[in-house]
Amino acid sequence: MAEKEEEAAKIESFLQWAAANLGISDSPPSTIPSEHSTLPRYCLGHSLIVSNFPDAGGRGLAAARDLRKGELILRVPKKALMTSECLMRNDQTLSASIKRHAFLSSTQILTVALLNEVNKGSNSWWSNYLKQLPRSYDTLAGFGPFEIQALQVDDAIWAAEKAVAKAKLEWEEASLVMVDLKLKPTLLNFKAWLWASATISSRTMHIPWDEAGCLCPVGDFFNYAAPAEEPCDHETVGTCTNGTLVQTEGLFDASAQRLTDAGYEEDVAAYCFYASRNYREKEQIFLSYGVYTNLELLEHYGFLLNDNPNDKAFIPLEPAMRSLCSWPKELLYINQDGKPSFALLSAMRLWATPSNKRRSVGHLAYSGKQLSFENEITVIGWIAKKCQDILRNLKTSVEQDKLLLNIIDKIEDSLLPLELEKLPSICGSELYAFLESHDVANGEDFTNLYVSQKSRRSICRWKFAIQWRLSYKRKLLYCSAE
Ligand SMILES: C[S@@+](CC[C@H](N)C(=O)[O-])C[C@H]1O[C@@H](n2cnc3c(N)ncnc32)[C@H](O)[C@@H]1O
Repeated sequence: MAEKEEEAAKIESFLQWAAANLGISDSPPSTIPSEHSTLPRYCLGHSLIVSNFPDAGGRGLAAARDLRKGELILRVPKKALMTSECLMRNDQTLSASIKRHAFLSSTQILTVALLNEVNKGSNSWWSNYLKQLPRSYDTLAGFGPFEIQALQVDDAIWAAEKAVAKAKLEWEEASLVMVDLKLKPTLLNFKAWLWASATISSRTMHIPWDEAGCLCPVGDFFNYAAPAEEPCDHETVGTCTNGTLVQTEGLFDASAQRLTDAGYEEDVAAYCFYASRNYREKEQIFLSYGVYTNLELLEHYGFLLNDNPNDKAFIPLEPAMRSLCSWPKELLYINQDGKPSFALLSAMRLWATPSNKRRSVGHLAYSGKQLSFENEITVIGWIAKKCQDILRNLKTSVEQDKLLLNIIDKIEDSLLPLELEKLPSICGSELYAFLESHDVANGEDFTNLYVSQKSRRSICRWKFAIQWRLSYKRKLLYCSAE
């Protein structure tokens, strides 16, 4: 069977199983069939259909008809949620083993429980669900040394190295339990651990009773669209820091509405999904997992958005400048549109004030006020120069990154373009370093490439790294050109 048909058949059998065995439904509750009536063939079709969106997340959910904002579009009953609790309840060996190793975090427990379920193969009650999960992910923890260096910016390289080290440590800690459970050797290795932890990081939804969240069949088909503004109150809306898809406790007021498109509802004992706006038939329906920068999206979900309104380019300040203000460094950045953040402007205004006057104008600077015309000119000039200096010190320019991305697109099609000689040497060396470190075989004339499956994954990650650094540089460029 061709790959596409095989995929479609897998989804079809999964949706039938989800309706019949899990009670998942996209129809109004009044149409839920009683135990004795004929069950619906599929859990979808009334409000949603599974569709492919190559430029916006791949497999996703589309509107089966015109939908109104606020409409309930999917209900996933509690019994359909895959949680550590339910996996342990149904597997005494797992439960006993986890109890013997009480040091594991809730996320490690869910990761072990997921691998333990995969280990059962077709004997797992969840096998229909497991079979349709992605085979691999591009989260930062799976980046190799080449892809990490391709991020170019120190902060991003550090975040990626930290993600890899954290995943390794968590795997080592959990290994004892997995050996205890007698998992197959292929499920004991780091690659399998990366797969399971990326599944959890990119697909779990928040539930009030387990920090690790839950896997929510069908609900985890929604792709992401960024919310446009900062949430009014981080704590109230419960944006997660670990990649768990955002869930809000019930529905909040209008200002928080954009984050209320999904949540576990105790009164109906189900995860409920609502249309966050009006949708036309066949349009992709998105879910807001929360407010994320591109680096955070890459870390937790393994993708990024070319036009992410919540992206930020952090600006490192010299210690002497930092010591003048109390803003944490997370607030010192350039926005997506090239504008400096409130805290960065405020810190710079104070720094550009003669030291004997700082005390008297401190309250104005902290409240976001301009201090004087001259002060503002100095501040804007300093920030623009800082951006130019950062750009100059990075290995490649915006133009070179765009060129490399074009070349990579051709490599993905197994064609190494002839204009290779015209490449600036810095791009050429990055390209050759990639070809050398991967099994990308080429003919004499460099035109026909053999790109293995493993290299394709690595190309994807390399491309994400270049896209990330390009979006970082664009912000600095906009800022320095303002
Ligand atoms: C919760 S799943 C969504 C469904 C997923 N596309 C699937 O095939 O199962 C989250 C994953 O979908 C992909 N994704 C979601 N939104 C995306 C977007 N706007 N652009 C690119 N990839 C996206 C990422 O791989 C992410 O880790």
